[in-house]
Amino acid sequence: MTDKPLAGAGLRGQSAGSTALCTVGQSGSGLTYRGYDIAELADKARFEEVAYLLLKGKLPTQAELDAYITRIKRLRGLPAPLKAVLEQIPADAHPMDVMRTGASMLGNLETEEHFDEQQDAADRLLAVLPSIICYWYRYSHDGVRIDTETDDDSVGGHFLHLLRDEAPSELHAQVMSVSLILYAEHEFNASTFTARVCASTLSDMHSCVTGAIGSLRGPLHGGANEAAMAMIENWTSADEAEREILGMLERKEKIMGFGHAIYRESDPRNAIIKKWSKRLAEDVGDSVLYPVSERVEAVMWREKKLFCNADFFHASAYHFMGIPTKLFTPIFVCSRVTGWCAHVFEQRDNNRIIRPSADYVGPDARDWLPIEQRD
Ligand SMILES: CC(=O)SCCNC(=O)CCNC(=O)[C@H](O)C(C)(C)COP(=O)(O)OP(=O)(O)OC[C@H]1O[C@@H](n2cnc3c(N)ncnc32)[C@H](O)[C@@H]1OP(=O)(O)O
Ligand SMILES: O=C([O-])CC(=O)C(=O)O
Repeated sequence: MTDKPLAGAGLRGQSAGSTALCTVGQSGSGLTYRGYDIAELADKARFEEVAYLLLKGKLPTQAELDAYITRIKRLRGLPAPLKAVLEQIPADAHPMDVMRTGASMLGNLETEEHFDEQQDAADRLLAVLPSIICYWYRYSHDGVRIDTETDDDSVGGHFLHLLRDEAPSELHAQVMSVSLILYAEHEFNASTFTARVCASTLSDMHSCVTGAIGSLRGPLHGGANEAAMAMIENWTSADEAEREILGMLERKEKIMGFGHAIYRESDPRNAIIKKWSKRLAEDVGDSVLYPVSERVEAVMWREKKLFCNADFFHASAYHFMGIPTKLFTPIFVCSRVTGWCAHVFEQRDNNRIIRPSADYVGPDARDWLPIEQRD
């Protein structure tokens, strides 16, 4: 990787505000949520605890966690007009567009009228986003109208249950929980910044989240997990992967799932999801995709000093769990909604409209030309 200074284009290296939610690229392993190291959270917490930490400001007691899980479970149902909208969306739509439309439609039906409803709006979104994507997916792909009110205690288990019509194995539920923890929050990334800009106009929660979904969709951000899968699934051996990657680098193509705007040496989430991807590879008896992924990682470091970000080994991990590639980025939404909403709360707590300046590079002042004199 080139040693570009962190300044200039893309607002890189410029502070755009303050946050008490997360540090990226600082102490410990390089990522903390409200002071807790990501490695410890991924190892010891369940996703619902992390959601509580982000949204309510502290780790829950057992009683608080139990009550929170019960609350989330009760909020999984879809209103009939939202189901009717989801049923209109074709099977070949991009699932991130479905998420965006789902969040937006919910805002029409359950509008956040006052900011004192913000915690309720966030809890509802956290509970219902997996229902939205799975209801659409199962209706458009399998022709079934699923009941989205499962009894699963976890958000990840609920998602897998809706997708497959059966409760997931303990291993899959655990990997989903870890994955959702890793994706939950990441300071002023593009989608969170989108949410904060929207919040700074004193807009409603659903508008902030709808905008954030649009930003997460792109392949330079959340869409990279799907793009990485689309790349590695083409290769049948580690040697083939190496040849292809070298060709892509030669042609100056971007390798999705590598590099980061803030981290310089490594993304602390990678080692964690990589470990789970390996475990899943053993579980399914894979002898291709995991070795291919490992080789790509080695070649990228050897050739470019570029490292895997959070997205790269998520691709193989999700694939080993049988999750369709096009649902990878929507899972990211189901997690990051916690970070987005927590940032909206923080923005509202100490708000000033976000309105930077621009360096003008257009023409100097000039005379108006009547329409008949223009070429
Ligand atoms: C959860 C997440 O959202 S993590 C990010 C997911 N996105 C991806 O995986 C997409 C692939 N990666 C990228 O496009 C970039 O690394 C980004 C968008 C993540 C960060 O972009 P930047 O901050 O502009 O990257 P950075 O300044 O470190 O780039 C340095 C150089 O490395 C190159 N580079 C960076 N990432 C890659 C990559 N994945 N493949 C090939 N070259 C790369 C850049 O082209 C740049 O070269 P240049 O100076 O000749 O233009
Ligand atoms: O921080 C970023 O720019 C992107 C990222 O890793 C994330 O949002 O998780």
